[in-house]
Amino acid sequence: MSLVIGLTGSIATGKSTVSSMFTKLDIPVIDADKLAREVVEPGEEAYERIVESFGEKILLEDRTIDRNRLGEIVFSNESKRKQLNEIVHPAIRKRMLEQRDACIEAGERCVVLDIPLLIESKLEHLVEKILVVYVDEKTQLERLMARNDFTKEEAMQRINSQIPVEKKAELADAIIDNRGSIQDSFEQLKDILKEWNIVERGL
Ligand SMILES: CC(C)(COP(=O)(O)OP(=O)(O)OC[C@H]1O[C@@H](n2cnc3c(N)ncnc32)[C@H](O)[C@@H]1O)[C@@H](O)C(=O)NCCC(=O)NCCS
Ligand SMILES: Nc1ncnc2c1ncn2[C@@H]1O[C@H](COP(=O)(O)OP(=O)(O)OP(=O)(O)O)[C@@H](O)[C@H]1O
Repeated sequence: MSLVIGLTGSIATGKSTVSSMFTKLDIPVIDADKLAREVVEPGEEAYERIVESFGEKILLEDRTIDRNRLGEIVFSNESKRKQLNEIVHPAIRKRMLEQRDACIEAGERCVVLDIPLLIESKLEHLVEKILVVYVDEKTQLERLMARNDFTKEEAMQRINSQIPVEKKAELADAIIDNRGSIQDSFEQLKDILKEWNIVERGL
């Protein structure tokens, strides 16, 4: 039997950082952000619908989607964000479930679904354990501004478009406190996986 873990948190709390630790432990990760990029490639149904809804102004010269432009639109307007979510989320979910089921069939002892909006989109039923990567809002803001070169306002718009990570932590089966070093978070992850009998105690 495979254990299906939902890895979540809020923007820039460290999901990708923890996701790469699972990879290091040879545990497969299905990355919703990566699938979100695949399903909007030219030729895909979601791509056509985005161009219809948002217009050609969100395209780059090579006709791929200008993610910065689309991001500016949807993170400053909730109804536009909902419109985009309604187009993209079903396609992401379909691919994610296909990949999850393939991992289960292949007999993996564990598979991770890395889903930033696991709680917002009420997808808890897709996973057996919820693992939340937590930092306080000040650290989240600093790391987001540094990583994306955002102004404070741009970063706060994105943070405010999600449920606060404190609230998500209340729903978690386990929490990684990622305010410390990356090595410290890795130790926390290994302890959690030992507790869930996914990695051996000696590791
Ligand atoms: C708006 C888009 C074009 C911006 O692209 P960009 O390359 O700048 O950001 P990226 O996709 O890497 O997302 C970065 C982070 O933003 C947050 N985020 C992305 N989309 C959303 C959303 N609709 N609502 C709230 N937060 C979001 C997540 O924490 C994500 O990890 C893109 O995020 C998108 O297509 N979003 C809709 C799909 C979606 O919901 N993806 C996230 C979960 S599957
Ligand atoms: N423990 C840490 N110490 C210092 N910096 C960190 C730590 N963990 C992550 N970071 C940095 O913080 C930023 C956000 O981390 P990461 O990209 O993993 O977040 P995320 O939750 O996956 O973000 P998103 O929701 O946008 O996908 C990155 O620049 C990363 O290198």
